[in-house]
Amino acid sequence: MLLTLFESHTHFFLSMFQKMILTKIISNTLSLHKKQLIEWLPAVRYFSSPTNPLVNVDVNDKSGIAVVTMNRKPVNGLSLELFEAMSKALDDLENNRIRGAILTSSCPTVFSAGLDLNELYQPDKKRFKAFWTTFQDVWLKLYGSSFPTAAAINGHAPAGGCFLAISCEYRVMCPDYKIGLNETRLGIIAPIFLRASMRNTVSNREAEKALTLGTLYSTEDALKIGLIDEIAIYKVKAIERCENFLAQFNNVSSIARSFTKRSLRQKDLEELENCREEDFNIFWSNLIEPSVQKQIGDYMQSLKKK
Ligand SMILES: CC/C=C\C/C=C\C/C=C/C/C=C/C(=O)SCCNC(=O)CCNC(=O)[C@H](O)C(C)(C)COP(=O)(O)OP(=O)(O)OC[C@H]1O[C@@H](n2cnc3c(N)ncnc32)[C@H](O)[C@@H]1OP(=O)(O)O
Repeated sequence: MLLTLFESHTHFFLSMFQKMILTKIISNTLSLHKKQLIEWLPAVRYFSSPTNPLVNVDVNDKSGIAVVTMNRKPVNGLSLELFEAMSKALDDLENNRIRGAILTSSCPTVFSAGLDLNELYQPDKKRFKAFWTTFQDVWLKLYGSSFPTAAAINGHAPAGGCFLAISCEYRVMCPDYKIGLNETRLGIIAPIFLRASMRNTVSNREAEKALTLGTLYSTEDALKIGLIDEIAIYKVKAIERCENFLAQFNNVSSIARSFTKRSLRQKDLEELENCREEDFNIFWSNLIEPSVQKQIGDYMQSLKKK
């Protein structure tokens, strides 16, 4: 109660300087460790949007909500550079204590086409290692973020695209698109962290069916199995619905919310933290199998021939 009052009344007015002073006074008074106290303090609007052409971050000064837009034409293929830009953007959001983030895309009909197949086909080991490690980083930062997250899925979201959406806490999708984890259809085994996000979203039984069959769901079917939470007619509405979801947390203590989220996701995060190198090795050895390479190469050709 005290925390909620404190947050709502000071939310718009604190400057960074005031926040430092306040931190000092309250930590002295309550004998709290500074790190504990920082968690208490409300978000402060001193955020300047990082300029990276691949990821645009737009923070609404009034609501404190950031819209994070992936911008890699034509289909937001997740390349090393896009992952690096996302990883940096997530760090900036975390450091600036925003109130929530909405992930979306600037491509008119595609949220993200998943991993850039060029990263998977005839890969160079050094680059692939950097790519895979940054992919892991992005998941750890997005799935484990201290701020609440939502995805405004304004287009197709196969494979890695679906993975990004299910790493968020809420999903609103526009009609007539496809979403799902179709990795097995490409001969690819879903990595450990992707399985965790899926199990956290739909029932274990649906996750098993969806992952083993590699099903791509229509927007309507995705809603039926709980893969998405709402349907919105177009992107602006999807963002609005995500904002409404995030606004619900205005009346909840941010420390209670973020600790609860963390404790629910901790096991999944630790599972990857404890086996990052092994996770890479498993994928690398599978990826360079000639049969897997052939399947990926043929798939790339089929996409180009369309
Ligand atoms: C055994 C273990 C081995 C390895 C482990 C590796 C990974 C495991 C774990 C990770 C999980 C994630 C995996 C992935 O994400 S793999 C990628 C899977 N993605 C897809 O299957 C989607 C493919 N794309 C499509 O279905 C359509 O493009 C889409 C519906 C998204 C959009 O259709 P639209 O008609 O609007 O556009 P297109 O004309 O199809 O495409 C335009 C352009 O973009 C190229 N393209 C499309 N997708 C990709 C992609 N993922 N990567 C790179 N390039 C892509 C497409 O070829 C066209 O190019 P061009 O003809 O040159 O214009």
